[in-house]
Amino acid sequence: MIQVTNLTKYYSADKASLADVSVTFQPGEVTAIIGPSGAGKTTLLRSLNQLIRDDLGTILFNDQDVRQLNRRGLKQVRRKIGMVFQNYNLIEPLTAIENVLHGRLGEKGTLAGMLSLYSQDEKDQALGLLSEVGLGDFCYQRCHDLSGGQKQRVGIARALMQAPDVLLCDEPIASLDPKSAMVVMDILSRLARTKKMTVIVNLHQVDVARTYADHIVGINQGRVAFDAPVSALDDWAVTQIYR
Ligand SMILES: Nc1ncnc2c1ncn2[C@@H]1O[C@H](COP(=O)(O)OP(=O)(O)OP(=O)(O)O)[C@@H](O)[C@H]1O
Repeated sequence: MIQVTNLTKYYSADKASLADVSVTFQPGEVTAIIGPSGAGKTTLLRSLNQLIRDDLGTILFNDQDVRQLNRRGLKQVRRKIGMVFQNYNLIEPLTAIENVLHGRLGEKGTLAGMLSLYSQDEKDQALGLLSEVGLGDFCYQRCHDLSGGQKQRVGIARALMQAPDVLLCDEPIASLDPKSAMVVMDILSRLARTKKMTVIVNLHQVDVARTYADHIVGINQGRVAFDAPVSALDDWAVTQIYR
């Protein structure tokens, strides 16, 4: 669970990009963060693992306020919070399995990391994760030869390699065709249900949020405009979020 209280972020003194945001993200659920462009969705998502810092408020994760952690504490917390990016952030000339193994880099010593030394167990785990996201036949394919949807699934497998409790997904389907987007959202929803992960997804498509999310957080001009189970997201609520 991640419990955010009064999170406020100023990029410039005259405008809060997040203003007093209080919201709780539960394990076993997909939470979709929706709202107009510039509302503060990415700022909220990236504050959770402190990729965006200098904010105010508290972000409780495993009974610790991640905002108060020193470098070492933050590194440990980030191992438990995986990220999935809109543009995949893969090393395209490398194979799918090499990219997935990179998810382990944070746990390695500098030398083992530099030499990309991985144990047989780690390789088996990476192969298992690629099968889990439906890419069992593509493990040794270079990523620049994969489709967008396949690349995003490699990105998810890489995030899973660090055995996270939380997955932060920053517009994971924005670059995908509708069919690939559904495959990716199905995987994210399955991970929340079967692994009891806390899955948080920034989305632009309300219909996708309605189909796949359990919980919706609507942000408008840095403020929470909606925070409820998906069943409460009626047309009026959508109008309020996007007004
Ligand atoms: N590095 C930055 N420096 C200054 N202002 C920023 C910075 N990043 C974001 N902002 C501003 O903060 C506000 C929230 O931006 P953010 O990217 O979080 O919105 P968003 O809802 O994710 O938008 P989008 O849906 O377009 O990605 C916007 O007004 C944006 O211009």
